[in-house]
Amino acid sequence: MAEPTAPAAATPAAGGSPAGHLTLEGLTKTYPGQHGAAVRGIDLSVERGSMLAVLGPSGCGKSTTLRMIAGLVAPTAGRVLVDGRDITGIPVHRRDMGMVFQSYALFPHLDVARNVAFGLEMRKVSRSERARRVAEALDLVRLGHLADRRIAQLSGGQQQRVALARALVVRPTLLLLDEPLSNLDAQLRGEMRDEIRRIQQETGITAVFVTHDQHEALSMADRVAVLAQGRLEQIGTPEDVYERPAGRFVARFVGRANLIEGTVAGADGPRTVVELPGVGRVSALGEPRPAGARAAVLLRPHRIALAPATADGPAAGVPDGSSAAPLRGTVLSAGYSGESLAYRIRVGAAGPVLDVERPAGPEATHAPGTEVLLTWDASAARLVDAAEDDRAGADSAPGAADAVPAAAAPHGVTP
Ligand SMILES: Nc1ncnc2c1ncn2[C@@H]1O[C@H](COP(=O)(O)OP(=O)(O)OP(=O)(O)O)[C@@H](O)[C@H]1O
Repeated sequence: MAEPTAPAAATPAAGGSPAGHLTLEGLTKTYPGQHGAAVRGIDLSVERGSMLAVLGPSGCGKSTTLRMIAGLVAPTAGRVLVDGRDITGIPVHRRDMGMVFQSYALFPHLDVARNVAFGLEMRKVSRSERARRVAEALDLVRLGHLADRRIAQLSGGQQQRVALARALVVRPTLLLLDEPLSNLDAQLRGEMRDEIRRIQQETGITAVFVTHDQHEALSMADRVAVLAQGRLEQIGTPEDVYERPAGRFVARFVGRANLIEGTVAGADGPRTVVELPGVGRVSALGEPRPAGARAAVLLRPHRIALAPATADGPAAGVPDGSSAAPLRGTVLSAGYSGESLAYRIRVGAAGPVLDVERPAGPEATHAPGTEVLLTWDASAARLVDAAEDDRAGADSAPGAADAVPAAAAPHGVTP
């Protein structure tokens, strides 16, 4: 399929905006009769030809944001700009945005080709041009051989491809996808994830897709915008939001996390030393905080290495490259999932319980009740806000493993 071209409705005024292809400024929506805003002052921009994932838990305002971009929902405040041009007041049918919904919204009584041709018929594109563009779009989604099939005779993944072809055939300025993979089974989801990414890159179209699945967001997008309760918590590359989360909510929503609460004890060069009850002193990377401030240390479960503990010392078997002195812990449980082993480990006698994930196979496994040594690389410990600053709330974050500190038994982790 040819490169999508910018149609008249969204042609840049003079060279476009350096800020991005799509820009949202203070975008806000309060639904009539609702208490509080569904979307609260979102500012972000999406580079031309890139893919943005809008990620967040159910009800955080993802679909509302997408619908405001599409023109299906009118913002209460704020603006939507395409190439620097304010399109907030432009009706949906003049925005030239291709949309793929969770439900696909296909016409079941029409065949594949007629479904894809629909937008072109509405735009009064000539019959020969229609046929050419439909064939092109079906080739792009690798469905050329099924042009005559009826929708009801297609699998979920094939229907998804038809919906994509239908959105792309009109050569939209932007492609908007609302939970496009949620109706597919796990294997198809993986395949379609790769397909959508391939198609987006091949066409060079600017795309925004909404998902509550962090794997989808991290694996498909160039940048990820994490929303919580209508607010933009963080926007950055997948690596930014995973490795350098802006706060507790992002840390817990984007992947699994141990968050250990403590008090800042001082600085150690660029690192901050935090006193963690039941653990000891741990140094972590992140925005410095003053001594005495409450803070939490984030440790991803797969960044913690394990070794068997010897009777009288931590020396044996500790992996190289770890910065902190090892912590002693006791395995509470070990769950096998084929690819990995998920451990719950209590630090010390009464310290926090940490989630640890190790690849299954190459390493010795540690049975419940055994003593282990825990270490991590210097870059693995990140400083984030303490719990009281958690605006977004903890309950909605899946994979959250709050490491509840216990009162006693400090362990000698030196900064
Ligand atoms: N048409 C509407 N009228 C009133 N309230 C609405 C409407 N649509 C959404 N809301 C509310 O706005 C908030 C955000 O909804 P939205 O659908 O944008 O969230 P979401 O993140 O897409 O959720 P999900 O992942 O469950 O689809 C929710 O509290 C929802 O109940």
